[in-house]
Amino acid sequence: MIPPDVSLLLEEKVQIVPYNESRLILVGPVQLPIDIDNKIYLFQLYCWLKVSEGDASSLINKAGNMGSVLEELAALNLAEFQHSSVLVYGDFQHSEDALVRMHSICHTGDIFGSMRCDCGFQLRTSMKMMISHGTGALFYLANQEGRGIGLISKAMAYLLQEQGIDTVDANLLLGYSDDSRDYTEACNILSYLRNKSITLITNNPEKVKALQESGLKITNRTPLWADRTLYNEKYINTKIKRSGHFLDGKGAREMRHI
Ligand SMILES: Nc1nc2c(ncn2[C@@H]2O[C@H](COP(=O)(O)OP(=O)(O)OP(=O)(O)O)[C@@H](O)[C@H]2O)c(=O)[nH]1
Repeated sequence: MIPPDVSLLLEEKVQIVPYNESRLILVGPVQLPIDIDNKIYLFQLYCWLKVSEGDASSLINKAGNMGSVLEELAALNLAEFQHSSVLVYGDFQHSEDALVRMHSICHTGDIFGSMRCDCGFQLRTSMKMMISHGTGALFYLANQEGRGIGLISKAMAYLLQEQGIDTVDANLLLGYSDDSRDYTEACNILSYLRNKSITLITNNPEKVKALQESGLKITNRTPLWADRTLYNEKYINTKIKRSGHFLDGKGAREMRHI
């Protein structure tokens, strides 16, 4: 039994957001002091979890009673679920213009700092851009490893790439599509945090399209290219030549009207 004062303490910071037949349990804001270039900046973390009828039917049907929600969550093996998050900086809800990055998880680049891709650079740089801009939100999408194919499959795709096959063909040869990411969950959370339009940080036209189809209001886009290195050159060239990434602003960060 969860003590009532614990339920009370969490009541305002645990939201249940309707999402089709499921629910998104949204927890936050949690204060995170983050060291960026030897200076500490305060970000606010929200994380969420999709819970379906099969996982916790009473949670779905009896939303509202925090004590029973917490008990049901404790009974689930939550570490086995995919948890995504969003890191918010500044007055994200009210500011006229806010930067948003929808960042797909990259175990190799974000965590281990692999230079085979530009993901780690984009993750860190987008946080700095939000600080300079005054506000923004960095979504970290946990079910989008390898553009939606998962880590094991991305590792196999990497093995094919070591034999000279490019990123797109490696996915296709393994029986996957090149990009199977879905942004609707993240867009739901975004509209919960802010309903004004945003400036999206991306070089990827398909991402802009997919997000607009998911209901996101995007006014501007700002590019974010890493420098080419010996290790990422082929990956970046493939993005431009085969995936149609915008070439504009390479190296620069000016905004583009959508
Ligand atoms: N399948 C596959 N996925 C990769 C590879 N390298 C990085 N990724 C994944 O690609 C995703 C990042 O997507 P990208 O297509 O590089 O970039 P994008 O997010 O679509 O475009 P930007 O918004 O401009 O960064 C992350 O989920 C990475 O795990 C690779 O070689 N093969």
